[in-house]
Amino acid sequence: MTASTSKRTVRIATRASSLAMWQAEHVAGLLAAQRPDVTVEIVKISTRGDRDLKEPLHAMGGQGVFTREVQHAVLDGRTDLAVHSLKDLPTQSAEGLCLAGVPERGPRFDALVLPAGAGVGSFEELPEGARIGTGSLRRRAQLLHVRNDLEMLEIRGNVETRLRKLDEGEYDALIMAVAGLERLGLQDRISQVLEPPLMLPAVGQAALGIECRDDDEEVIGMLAAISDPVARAEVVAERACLATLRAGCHAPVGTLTRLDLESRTLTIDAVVLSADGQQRVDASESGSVADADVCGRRVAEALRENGAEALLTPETDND
Ligand SMILES: NCc1[nH]cc(CCC(=O)O)c1CC(=O)O
Repeated sequence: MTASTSKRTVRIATRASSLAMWQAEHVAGLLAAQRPDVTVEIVKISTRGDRDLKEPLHAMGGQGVFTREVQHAVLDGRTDLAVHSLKDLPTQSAEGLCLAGVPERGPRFDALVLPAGAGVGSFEELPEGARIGTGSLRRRAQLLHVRNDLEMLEIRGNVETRLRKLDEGEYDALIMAVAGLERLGLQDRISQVLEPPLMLPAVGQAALGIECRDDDEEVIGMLAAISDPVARAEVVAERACLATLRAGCHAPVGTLTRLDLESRTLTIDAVVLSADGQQRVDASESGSVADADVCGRRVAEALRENGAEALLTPETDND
């Protein structure tokens, strides 16, 4: 027999930023290792969030500004799957697509980043009134909760652009995801990792979400094979919490999920704040890993019972 069968090609849709490209190439590598019989190609897609760099993200209708056009490239058949930062992916799934892949998750906390040459410094040492660059309502509210002297300033652009603006003196510090910095080889820019209870990560932070057409059994199988059950259970719980809280409303929300593999118990801590950080409501729930979604919904209900209702104003946000 001659090996004349042509290799199947799987096309990956992604944004073109260097972080998105790292993530798409990472997934391409996972797929290639799993399926040596498949050729993987990456197709770059421009999104509204990449093109419009003036508007604050939370004013842009919030949800889906980095994901919608990438999803369309799967729906119209130009590509077979889309790789997203899961925290940018709306909890309401797009018609015709399914979230079939969640690979192993990266480090999920946020970091304090200081201007180049500022030396080592910590959040506690920031001077009175320090200018912090972050458009994320979640990061702003959690910092303001403990330091209401800080000046929160909008910042847009990809990771490299943000660091340049910081180094040019526009800000005294940035808050950025550890995972994004590490993926770009910029871990030496991390001055301090901000951990709970000061800073709870975004829902899905440091996880990748891979979508494909919901009737594409072959690709669904490939994505199942590169998924991590721990990461999947965590993000199912976190996204169930967010979806239950929101139903059209948006407020700063943070979550932290841990999984005890021995007892197969999942614990989710969640926090909701007012935009100015003055009010903060938290809750925690545990349950079986098999019922991750139930656990997520329960923690959302517990937040409401603890008084989060009043904070869930109809605004939009991003992370
Ligand atoms: N909001 C943009 C975004 N989307 C995903 C990441 C980094 C990777 C992740 O947190 O999943 C970032 C950069 C950042 O928040 O600093």
